Amino acid sequence: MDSDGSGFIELDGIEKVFDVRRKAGLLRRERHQVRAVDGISFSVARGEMVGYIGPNGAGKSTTIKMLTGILTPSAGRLRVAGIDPSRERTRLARRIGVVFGQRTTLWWDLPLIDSYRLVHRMYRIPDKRYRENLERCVELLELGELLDVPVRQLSLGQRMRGDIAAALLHDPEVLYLDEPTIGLDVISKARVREFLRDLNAQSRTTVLLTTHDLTDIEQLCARVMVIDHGRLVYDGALAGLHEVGESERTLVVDLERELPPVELPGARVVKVEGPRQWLAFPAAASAAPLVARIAAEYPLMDLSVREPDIESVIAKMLSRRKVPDPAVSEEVAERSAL
Ligand SMILES: Nc1ncnc2c1ncn2[C@@H]1O[C@H](COP(=O)(O)OP(=O)(O)OP(=O)(O)O)[C@@H](O)[C@H]1O
Repeated sequence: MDSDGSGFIELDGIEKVFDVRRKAGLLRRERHQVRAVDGISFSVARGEMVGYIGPNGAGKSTTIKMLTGILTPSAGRLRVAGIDPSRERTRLARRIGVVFGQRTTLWWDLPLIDSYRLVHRMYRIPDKRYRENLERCVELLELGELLDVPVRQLSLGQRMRGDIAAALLHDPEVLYLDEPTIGLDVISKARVREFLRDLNAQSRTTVLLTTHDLTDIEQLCARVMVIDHGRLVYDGALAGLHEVGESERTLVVDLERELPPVELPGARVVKVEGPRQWLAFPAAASAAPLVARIAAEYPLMDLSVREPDIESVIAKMLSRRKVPDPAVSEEVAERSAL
């Protein structure tokens, strides 16, 4: 809860309807409405780090655009840090930061440092604060050698780190991240996640994260909200999402030689190829006991754990929700009522 007792980000019955014109013949166009967000209510406390996920076209970007004030809701009440975003967009801009993985907010032809100087002036950041924040970002995001490089010459991972720094120079209290690890290699992803984790822990920055990468959620967000067809269909822990969807992780086991399918309680062999076997087990369960038993009972060479992808977890959850799950509905209702 925020100092006034409400959430830091508050949505109450938010809707967004787009009027679109569609071709209906050679010259005729029909008016048609798209209900992109259909009555969403949730509350995020200051300092929370929340995953906001859903299938393509679910309404995630539309929600984020309303939270930043770019779009005005068609109905409902929305507050970020006590501010109505669409009415006071400029005032809110000083308190939020936005990073889009697919686009850059940096000036393409300028050296990285020049973008930061422009941000310094645009946001009228006091000089001392700007210098301190820049120094901290340069150190933690390892940008030192990149400051004089034109943005167009940066790799995707370097540019992403550059973008994150640009979004943080004015000390935002809320950070919206849209696919911050998309297209990055394993090391760059790990670096970005570590930075975000530290930022959230140390500065209590509230983070809303949209991603298609389940590992982002797993490593960063204690809470995840799932949106589908403009409605909030799940709000809770990632483990709960796995349970609702009965999703599975896969243990890929390399044995010393070809053997009959491994027999272990809590796991089932789904594929065998020579000495390699694939064992599925509930995603909400720990892999540790399985790993220990395989290592003790089988001639083991190597193993790895594969996470299910976010789309399949959501798809499974949605297919199981055709008959509404009272536990989920209750949880969503409880969260919304907070
Ligand atoms: N400006 C607009 N005019 C008309 N329809 C729109 C507009 N913006 C979004 N939509 C529609 O609203 C729905 C939700 O779109 P939105 O971009 O919010 O989804 P998303 O969850 O962010 O999807 P993705 O994961 O693909 O980015 C879609 O049907 C989309 O076509």
